[in-house]
Amino acid sequence: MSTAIPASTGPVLAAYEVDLVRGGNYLLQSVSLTVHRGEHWALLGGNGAGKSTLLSLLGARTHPTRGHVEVLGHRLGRVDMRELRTYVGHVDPRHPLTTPLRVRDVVLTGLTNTTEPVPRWTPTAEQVSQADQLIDLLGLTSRRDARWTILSQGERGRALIARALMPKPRLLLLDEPATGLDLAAREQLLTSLDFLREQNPELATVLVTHHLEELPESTTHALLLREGRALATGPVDEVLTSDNVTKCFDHPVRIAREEGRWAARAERRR
Ligand SMILES: Nc1ncnc2c1ncn2[C@@H]1O[C@H](COP(=O)(O)OP(=O)(O)OP(=O)(O)O)[C@@H](O)[C@H]1O
Repeated sequence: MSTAIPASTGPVLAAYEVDLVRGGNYLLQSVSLTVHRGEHWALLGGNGAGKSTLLSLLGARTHPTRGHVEVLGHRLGRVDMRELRTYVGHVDPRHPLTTPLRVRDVVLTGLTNTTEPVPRWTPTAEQVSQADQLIDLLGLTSRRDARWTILSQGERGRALIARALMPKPRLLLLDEPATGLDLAAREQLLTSLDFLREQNPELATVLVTHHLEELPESTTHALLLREGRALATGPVDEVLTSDNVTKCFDHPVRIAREEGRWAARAERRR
C-alpha cells in the first residue's frame, strides 16, 4: 500500500462508473465524475438521491462496490484510507463536539483530525498563527476566544470550515453547510466560501445541498443525482437548467440566475 503524500498533478477526484450496493439496493449506479484543481462542484438532488453516499466515497470513507474512485490521485483499495483522509477537508455539520472548547482550539483540532484536543499535543506558534489567519478569513475574528457551546449554528459552520482547512487540503468537501442557518448567517457563509476560493485558486471543493439558493456564486460545476444516478454532470450553467432540475426533483420548477446566484421556484400548474 502506498503511504506517499498526495502530490498528483492530475484530477483531484475521479470516479469511474461507480456502483454502490447495500442490502441488494443500488445507492449509486454508474456514477462518473472528474474534479480538477480550482473547480467548485455542487452536488444536488432530492432526499435519498445518494448525495451523502457519493460524498463519503469522495472523502475516502467508503469503497465502491464496482467501478473505481481516485482521491488526490490515489485509488481507493490501493491506499491507506485513513492516511488519505487526513489530506481531505471534510466539513460535517454533525460535528460531535460537546465540550466548551474555544474557537481557536476547535480550529486547531483540524491538525490532529480529532474532535477534542489530543492530550499533551501542543501546536507550534506557526500553527496558532495559521489558525488565527483562517479564523480571520472566515470572519470569526471577534469570536476567536468564544466557546463552542455558545456559538450560533452559523459561527459553528464557519469554525468547522476553518478547522477543515488547517492541514491545507487540496480538496474540501462540504455536506449541506447552510442547513439550519438564518438568512444573514447563510449569506455570510456563502460570502466566506467565495472569498476562500478566491484566496486559494488551487483548492477544489464539492458542496452538497438540496437548495439552489445555497450555492455560492463561485460554483463552477454541478452534478444532479436522482435515485442514485447522475442525471446531468458538467459546467454549472449547462447543468442547472429548468428542465434538468425539474427532472431531478420530479417537480416542475423554473430556474433563474441573477447576479451570479441561483433561485428555483415551482412552475404554476395551469
Ligand atoms: N448503509 C446503508 N444501507 C442501506 N441503505 C442505505 C445505507 N446508507 C444509505 N442508504 C440509503 O441510500 C439512499 C441514499 O442515501 P443518502 O444519505 O446518500 O441520500 P442523500 O441524497 O444524502 O439524502 P438526504 O438529502 O435526505 O440527506 C437512501 O435511500 C438511504 O436510505
